[in-house]
Amino acid sequence: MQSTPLLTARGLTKRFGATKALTDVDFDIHAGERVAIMGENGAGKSTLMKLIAGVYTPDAGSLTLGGDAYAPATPTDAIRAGVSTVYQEPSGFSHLTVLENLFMGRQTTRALGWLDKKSMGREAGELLARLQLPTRLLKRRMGDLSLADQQQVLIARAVANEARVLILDEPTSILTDTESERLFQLVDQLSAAGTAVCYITHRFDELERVADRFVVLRDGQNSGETDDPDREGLLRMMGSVSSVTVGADGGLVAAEDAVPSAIAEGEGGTEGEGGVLTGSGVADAAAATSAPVLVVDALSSEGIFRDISFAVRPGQITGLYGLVGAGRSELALAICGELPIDAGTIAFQGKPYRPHSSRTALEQGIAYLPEDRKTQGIFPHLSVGDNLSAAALRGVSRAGFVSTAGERDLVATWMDRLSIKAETPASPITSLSGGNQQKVLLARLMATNPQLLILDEPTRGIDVGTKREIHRRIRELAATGIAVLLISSEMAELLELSDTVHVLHEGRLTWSAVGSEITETAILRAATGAAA
Ligand SMILES: Nc1ncnc2c1ncn2[C@@H]1O[C@H](COP(=O)(O)OP(=O)(O)OP(=O)(O)O)[C@@H](O)[C@H]1O
Repeated sequence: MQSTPLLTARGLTKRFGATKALTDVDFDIHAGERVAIMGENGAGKSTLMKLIAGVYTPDAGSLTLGGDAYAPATPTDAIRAGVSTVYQEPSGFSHLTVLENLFMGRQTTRALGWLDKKSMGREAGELLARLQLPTRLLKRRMGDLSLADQQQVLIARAVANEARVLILDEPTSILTDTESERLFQLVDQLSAAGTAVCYITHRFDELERVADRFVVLRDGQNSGETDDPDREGLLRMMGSVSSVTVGADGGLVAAEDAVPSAIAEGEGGTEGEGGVLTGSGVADAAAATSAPVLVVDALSSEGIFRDISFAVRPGQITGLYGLVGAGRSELALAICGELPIDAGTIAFQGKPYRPHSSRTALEQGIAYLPEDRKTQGIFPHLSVGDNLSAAALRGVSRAGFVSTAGERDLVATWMDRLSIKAETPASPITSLSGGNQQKVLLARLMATNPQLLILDEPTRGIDVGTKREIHRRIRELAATGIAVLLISSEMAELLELSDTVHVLHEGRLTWSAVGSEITETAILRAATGAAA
């Protein structure tokens, strides 16, 4: 590695009110280097990256880029200097086309102030082809694309902006393994061409693939760095060893119980060959044959999915898998009334059910965690406590009056259970780190005691320690008789938790399996259309 770093940070400090988000942090990255930024939820990873990306200005400390002082006052300054960021929640211009998004910011920097449509189209087409993205995306409105597609367009935009430093904030958390591999190849391509890639991740399974060096933050400070992706060492630096440890097969397991509790307690989970682990109780014949909570029959939504039929039973975790664009999130949206249904029927608890909105679905007992928490999930103007208790208030109120003591208990219990890191329950939800906001949303839904819990990427953005805890809670809820519909891009999570798995391919349900028939190979074959 060459001796002069492309970007340096020295003594960066950033406070938000009383919260010390970062204290005296140093960071270097060289041209062509790939560095993973690691740490528990709230450790300061995003704050560090946002200082580099011009979103925040430091209270103390300084940056250099290419040997010169670098002090971006805005994200546009950073982009112009060659620092581009793709955030966890893609943030393009949703009302504009992909083509317009790709050229955003560049039009104004060109001498003539505009680019002709034809050359824009040609250039954008070449760019997408190079990144193996379909050029038909160009004319589509950004807001109509899935989050994963939006994210790839934003990476393409960074490439178009000739980024010298590319910051990727958990880019694979909404991608399946196949799509992640495409992204990794793209990252390899960019770093080989000299781009420095800062990569925030919670996923230990991709560390070797994405980074040459690992920089760990803990409580807003440098906690260490290494070029050895040794899991135990990294967990120790992160301060996560009390909650997670490395199992005999190299995978991560909960520290206090290497065997998941549902299995240890004989609730029916089995660990099979090839890492197949089913969770909540497939061997529980009663649960497997009891009347379904939800029956989806020949459901279609024009141009998105067609003729989908399946059932979700109480006490069971039903997994849904599919590649980006297969229709898995859209199916969940349709069940909650957030996407129009053109044909087919839904029955809920044995009765015909016509969904209107996720709010009315919740009143009827269907709790839904959306994939896109920023636009569909949190109430940005409310506190952590109010966000958490918003849906469950009926459970802690008497004759219509909210019991504040009950609410306080509920909030305290769930903040503790999911290790939600917030100054106080009265702190604004927007002051929490991304992972902690996700935990609040999950806690809100889990606290409602629904009949059916629909979870779209429940552990997205959540650190390894809390992830185990969330898996345990999902299993526990299923064990109490709640039906769970789980959408996950993470194969290990899907295999670990699901009693039944359905796979969607291009809007069709192409494959279903139960218990030991659920294998990674079979799921991937079905998801790529090989088993259709
Ligand atoms: N805008 C803000 N206002 C107040 N506090 C903030 C703000 N942004 C971050 N913080 C606080 O700063 C600390 C670091 O947050 P940051 O988002 O950098 O963590 P992170 O490591 O990126 O976490 P995650 O893995 O959950 O994304 C947290 O305690 C968070 O609550």
